[in-house]
Amino acid sequence: MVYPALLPLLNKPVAQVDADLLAACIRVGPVLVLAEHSDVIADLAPTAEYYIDVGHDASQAAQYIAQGASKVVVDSDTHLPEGVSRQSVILRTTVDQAQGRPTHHKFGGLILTGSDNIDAATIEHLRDNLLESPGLIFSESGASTSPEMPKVVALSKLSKESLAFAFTSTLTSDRPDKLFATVVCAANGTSALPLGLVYSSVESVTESIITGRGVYQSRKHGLWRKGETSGSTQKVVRIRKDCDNDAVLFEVEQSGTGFCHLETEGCFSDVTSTAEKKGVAALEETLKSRLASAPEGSYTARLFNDGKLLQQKIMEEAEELVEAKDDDARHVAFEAADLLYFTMVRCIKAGVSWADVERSLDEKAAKGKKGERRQGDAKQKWVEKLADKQNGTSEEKLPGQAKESTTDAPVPKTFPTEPTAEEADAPIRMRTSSLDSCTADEKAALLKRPVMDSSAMIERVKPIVNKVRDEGDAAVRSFTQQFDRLQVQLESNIMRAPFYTPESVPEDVLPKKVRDAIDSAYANLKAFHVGQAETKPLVVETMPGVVCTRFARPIDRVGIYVPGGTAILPSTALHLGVPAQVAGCTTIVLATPPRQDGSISPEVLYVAQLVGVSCILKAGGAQAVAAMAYGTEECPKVDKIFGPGNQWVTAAKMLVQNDTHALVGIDMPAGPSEVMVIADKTANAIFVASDLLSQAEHGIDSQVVLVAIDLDDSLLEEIEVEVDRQARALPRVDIIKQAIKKSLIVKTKTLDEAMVFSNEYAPEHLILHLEDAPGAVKFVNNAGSVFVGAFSPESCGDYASGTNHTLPTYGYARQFSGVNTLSFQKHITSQELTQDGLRVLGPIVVTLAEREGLEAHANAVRVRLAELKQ
Ligand SMILES: NC(=O)c1ccc[n+]([C@@H]2O[C@H](COP(=O)([O-])OP(=O)(O)OC[C@H]3O[C@@H](n4cnc5c(N)ncnc54)[C@H](O)[C@@H]3O)[C@@H](O)[C@H]2O)c1
Ligand SMILES: N[C@H](CO)Cc1c[nH]c[nH+]1
Ligand SMILES: [Zn+2]
Repeated sequence: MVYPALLPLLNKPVAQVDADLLAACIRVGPVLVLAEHSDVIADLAPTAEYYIDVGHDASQAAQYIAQGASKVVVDSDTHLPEGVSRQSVILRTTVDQAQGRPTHHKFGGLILTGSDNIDAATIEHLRDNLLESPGLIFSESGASTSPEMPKVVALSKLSKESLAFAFTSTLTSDRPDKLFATVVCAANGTSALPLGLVYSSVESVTESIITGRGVYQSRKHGLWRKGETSGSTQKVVRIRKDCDNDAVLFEVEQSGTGFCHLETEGCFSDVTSTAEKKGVAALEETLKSRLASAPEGSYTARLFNDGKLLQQKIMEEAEELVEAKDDDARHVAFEAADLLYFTMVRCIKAGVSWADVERSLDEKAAKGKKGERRQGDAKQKWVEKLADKQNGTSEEKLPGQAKESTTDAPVPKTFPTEPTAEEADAPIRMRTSSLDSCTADEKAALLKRPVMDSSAMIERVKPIVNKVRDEGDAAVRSFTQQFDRLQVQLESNIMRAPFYTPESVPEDVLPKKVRDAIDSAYANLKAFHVGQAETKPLVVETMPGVVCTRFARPIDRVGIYVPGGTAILPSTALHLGVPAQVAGCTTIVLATPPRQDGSISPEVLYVAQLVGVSCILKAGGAQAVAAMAYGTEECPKVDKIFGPGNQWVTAAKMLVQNDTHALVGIDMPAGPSEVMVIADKTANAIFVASDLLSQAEHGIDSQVVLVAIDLDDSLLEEIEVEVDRQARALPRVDIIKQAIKKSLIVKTKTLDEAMVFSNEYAPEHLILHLEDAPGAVKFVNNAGSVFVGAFSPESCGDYASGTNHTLPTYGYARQFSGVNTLSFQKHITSQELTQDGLRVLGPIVVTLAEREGLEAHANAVRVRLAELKQ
């Protein structure tokens, strides 16, 4: 075992301490600080190792350990400190007392007092029986003459020279030149590798201890004071001996061009050059150079300059790491890397190196080993925050809630940055998985959507819905004010037709080109939805004289929700308004969040006019859904609510649907947009990428999936490069980055496999980029809408081809259809029996009613049959 040669004792008030001497002591090992002078601790370097001598009063011991003392010295007649492990206690005792102690209580060290002359066998005995390993036995001055035992020596009795002598006198060398191999490491460096290997002599080590500067022994040129000629000096943080005292380790803070004579950081720089560095070391190097001088447009530079953005990103990434699912290891790594990047930026900005972070980690680990770390429970604030989040009661605003008063879809300002690692130009990439190497659990994870727990969301919207139900228009108005950040007071929540006249909406606000496009889309949608309408009743004579009929009737009053949070979607007004109009609904309420000036976009007004909307409810979110479900003084109650929306809208629809007082139906729980593209090797990479991005731009919760059938690496790479290239050119790139982060590439071997996966996923939109796309349609069982072949982009369906774009998401395409004309109607059946019909069917009904014990049912037939017999 290697002992420090002595343990310097700081037993003087700080003012009387020779600061240089104390620094030298700390360079070579721990110092012992009397508790009454513990104020010195605050001035010690963070790297300093020290013990605190608490003597008879162990009450503060745990606190000293928590503050960073590595051990406490306690007198043997004192109660052992609570909350401190034995490993961290050094017992001050006489040899006799020590020998009388129970041997199952071991300590981290002993200080033997008294004047006993202690022999080697006694030391061995005490070490075996009373010390944890590794544990030290010190002698208080005079207690031992054993050269092996380090002595406690008052600092006032020490000089730097005597300290250096104590340290070097135990060094040995079996080399003819009596030098010691010396490993030099950077205390603040970027590489885990040493800076170099050199030699030391007793003289050079002595000088280093005394001066605190790196001094070594050159085998050719004698004493080598590092930096004397080059200027690249070293500050020595720590000097230690190896396990058998014949080699030395220097931890230094290197200045200037580096340690190596070739002016590189270290002598192993070929292996540690930035180009070769990976992971944290490479990141630290890059960030340091960005701090020094960043290229134009550097995202890191933006972070250095915008403290708020950096704070937001750290919190955002921490949350995303928390939310990453345990069963998705790659996602966890992905989020951890993001958090690490922003953490590093935070450190470098504050002048903290990764080595400082590691040092702090080590200190914590040392405490952890000794059982002195805090319990680790989270602060109450975070306990509550997480509980709120899980219960869905947090007050957080959803991203992108703010909306400008403009017809251009505004890019939300609340999630302005890139998804992944270090720079804004980090590739915008989806995660890739191979279906044939996936476990069942991994495959199940691929099928999941990045969505929030709906029951939590329902709890969250309840207070909004209930307030609107109870307080009506006033509540609607105040929620609109709050959530849509209106800059004006709304006089009324409702607008009535006419919504559009050439006078009310001038040409420069809604150009003819846009109106013509809306007109064309309207015509196509109308044609397709008229085609779906049932014009004739269904009539079937099931038995002679028994005629059954089914006929459709419009749902009288309908509400159509047109989202308006991150983008204003007049197309949705069209896609919901047309079938409502074709179905013949008499009251159509269109709800949409107003712009900040309280107005409704001219495109939506134009569509509302075209499809015959009765009134526009200027409200969005849960409050709009509640107003339509229950009705308010201004807003008519409706019988069914249609339309997509964010999680607030979807949850509110689910809630009101289950309230029998509302007596309202909903179309489906339509949520964040999604698309699956199935591509084979005939696919055009540019087309595929553009289709994926067209849905990724909808919202940060959107998910896009590419199923790649046996694509060679080069085509797959081409698609990925295209996604990245095209995304960067798009105005909503920040949203896309978030969505792409949650998106997937799934590799399959065959079309069969791809179709099975697609049917299990049940995408809202399915685009087939296949050699025989029409031939694959017969394999589609679950999907909202299918886009067949390279020239059928989903955008056509989203806007103007004629099919409806309000489609089931989340996998609900397994059981729901997209919105269609029949969604706005209900079916009524009827039957008409002739006398002959009843003669045949009547006895059958009587028999079945009797079997069910429902005599009144049987009677209703019997009385008629009796009449017919007369
Ligand atoms: N499946 C489809 O057919 C389809 C079609 C178009 C759009 N979409 C989806 O619809 C969604 C539209 O979402 P959006 O946000 O842009 O518009 P939105 O109109 O659905 O939601 C905006 C409203 O949400 C409410 N809200 C927002 N934050 C809130 C908070 N913190 N507390 C209470 N209420 C809050 C506000 O009332 C606001 O008016 C997107 O996810 C998009 O992908 C789906
Ligand atoms: N793709 C959306 C449905 O998921 C609809 C839409 C509206 N505007 C553009 N796209
Ligand atoms: Zn779309």
